[in-house]
Amino acid sequence: METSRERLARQLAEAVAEALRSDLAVQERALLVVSGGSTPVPFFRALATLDLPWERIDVTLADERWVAEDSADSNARLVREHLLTGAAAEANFVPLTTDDATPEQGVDAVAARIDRLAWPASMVILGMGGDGHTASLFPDSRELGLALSTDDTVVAVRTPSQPQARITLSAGRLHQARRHVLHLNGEDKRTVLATAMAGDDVRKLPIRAFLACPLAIYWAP
Ligand SMILES: O=C1O[C@H](COP(=O)(O)O)[C@@H](O)[C@H](O)[C@H]1O
Repeated sequence: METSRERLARQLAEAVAEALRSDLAVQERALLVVSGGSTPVPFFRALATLDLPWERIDVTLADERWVAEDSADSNARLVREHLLTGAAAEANFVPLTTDDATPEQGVDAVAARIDRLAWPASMVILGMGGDGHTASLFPDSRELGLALSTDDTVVAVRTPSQPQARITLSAGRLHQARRHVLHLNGEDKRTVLATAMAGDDVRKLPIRAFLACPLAIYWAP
């Protein structure tokens, strides 16, 4: 039997497919920005089964750990394994890492590659951590202020609470979408989201930077 999380993932996949079809009726290419972590896996699997002109769709990530693509921590690996399968393998996936040793060294090349995509994105799908971070906008990141305010496309991020350096699309770039979704599971995250909605300090709970997008919330217990 389908679980509530699987049902939510399927409903989100259908909404994403509808948005992509709608945009592709009036433009040649469409861009989908997805998040990593554990939450999106059933969504990726559901979306991959849907009938779409995948060869006209670009997919990139909201953020990435600065690790090799074969690392278990790689969001790109997650996308390749669970979304870019079957007909969906025809999509053009644009990763957020380079062969450079650090994200600071690779940031300009990644920005150039992301800037070439079909902005505004059809949809940005955000996740959220228990600390209220979204993408790699972490409350304890020393680059949080920059990532929230810059006109740059991507930002290299160092975060004491995280083992790896990261790269993230800036809040400004993530705002450039026709539709925004927050996909999350569990009571703990619902409580964090309720706290975020009740206040306004973005530095404490960075998800607050997107609450007024408007943001469609897909939540399951
Ligand atoms: O570090 C990350 O975490 C968040 C949430 O991940 P989850 O495992 O709790 O679903 C994710 O949105 C972000 O892209 C990822 O890099």
